[in-house]
Amino acid sequence: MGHADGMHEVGEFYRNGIVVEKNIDIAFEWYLKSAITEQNTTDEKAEFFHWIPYDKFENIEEIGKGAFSTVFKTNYLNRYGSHENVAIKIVKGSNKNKEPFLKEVFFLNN
Ligand SMILES: Nc1ncnc2c1ncn2[C@@H]1O[C@H](COP(=O)(O)OP(=O)(O)OP(=O)(O)O)[C@@H](O)[C@H]1O
Repeated sequence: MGHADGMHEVGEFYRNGIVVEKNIDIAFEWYLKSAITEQNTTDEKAEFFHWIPYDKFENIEEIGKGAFSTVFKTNYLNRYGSHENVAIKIVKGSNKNKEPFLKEVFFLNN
């Protein structure tokens, strides 16, 4: 298990209240640490959070708004050097409160 895996695992423990007391903010901090650690490795894992520098997104255009978020389309230069059209979703208030952000991430992944 690499460092990023371990950090991701600690995040899972805090999100689910396994061994430690459930704490979404601390879970988020561990997911963030794992994403930053993993960014320059070739060890990309589907279930992970990834850190993507803002300059990898070109031509960002707003395409929709919901009650809880704003959605943009962008051309993303991925770590393999290919361009992909992707959607970016900015969840309102997620700078302050991590819970809605993590809920949305796990909802979109399931
Ligand atoms: N992957 C996507 N590709 C294209 N457009 C999208 C995508 N995701 C969302 N949109 C657009 O953005 C709008 C807002 O997204 P969404 O409905 O998910 O927002 P929300 O605030 O999370 O939810 P809601 O207001 O429905 O509770 C959608 O109505 C749709 O037009």
